[in-house]
Amino acid sequence: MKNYQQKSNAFSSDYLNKLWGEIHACPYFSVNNLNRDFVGTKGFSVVFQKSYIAQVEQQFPYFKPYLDLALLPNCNAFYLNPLLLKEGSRVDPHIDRSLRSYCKTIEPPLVVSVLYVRVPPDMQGGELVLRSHKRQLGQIRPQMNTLVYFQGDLTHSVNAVQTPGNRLSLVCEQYSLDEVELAEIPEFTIESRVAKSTQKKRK
Ligand SMILES: O=C(O)CCC(=O)C(=O)O
Ligand SMILES: [Fe+2]
Repeated sequence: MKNYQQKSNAFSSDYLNKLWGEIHACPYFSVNNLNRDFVGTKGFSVVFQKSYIAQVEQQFPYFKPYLDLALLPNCNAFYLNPLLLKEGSRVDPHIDRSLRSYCKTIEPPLVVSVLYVRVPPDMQGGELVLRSHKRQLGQIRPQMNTLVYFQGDLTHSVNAVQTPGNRLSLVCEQYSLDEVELAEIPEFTIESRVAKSTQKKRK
């Protein structure tokens, strides 16, 4: 893929509303456990291998339309995370490599897909900035219902949101791993600040 591409009107507005509601209702949705680059954000993460996608869709049926559309057929491991930014939230420059906690030698994802589920009207700030080395390749102003794909090895950041309201994206790091690397990745697991023991009690 050449740096990045965008697909507007990716889903129905009913589906975007459903995603918004289900993500907020999900007991795993909490202050982010992603690294320090994520300032003032909320979310949770679903890690899975391609062959376990049926289990993911069973536990999170509302992710299925997104997965059907956004996942690349040549990828075999995924890190899916809903990400909520509010006024003052930002994401500092980073390269997505969230599976590194499971396999130290892992290369960046092939592609990262981002669906903008909700964006404050007339949002100031909140742009996704893409860079390769020091060169800026693009600055994307999130549009609700746009699905962005970018090359997984790009350094990127999200400018601080300067408008009240919610900027909710659904991000998926998509990896094409060799067998040795894939064996290190969980088949299907959830990463959340909300302890799993608490989860079980709540159910
Ligand atoms: O929401 C976005 O525009 C991108 C977020 C991001 O970089 C990430 O979740 O790793
Ligand atoms: Fe990222």
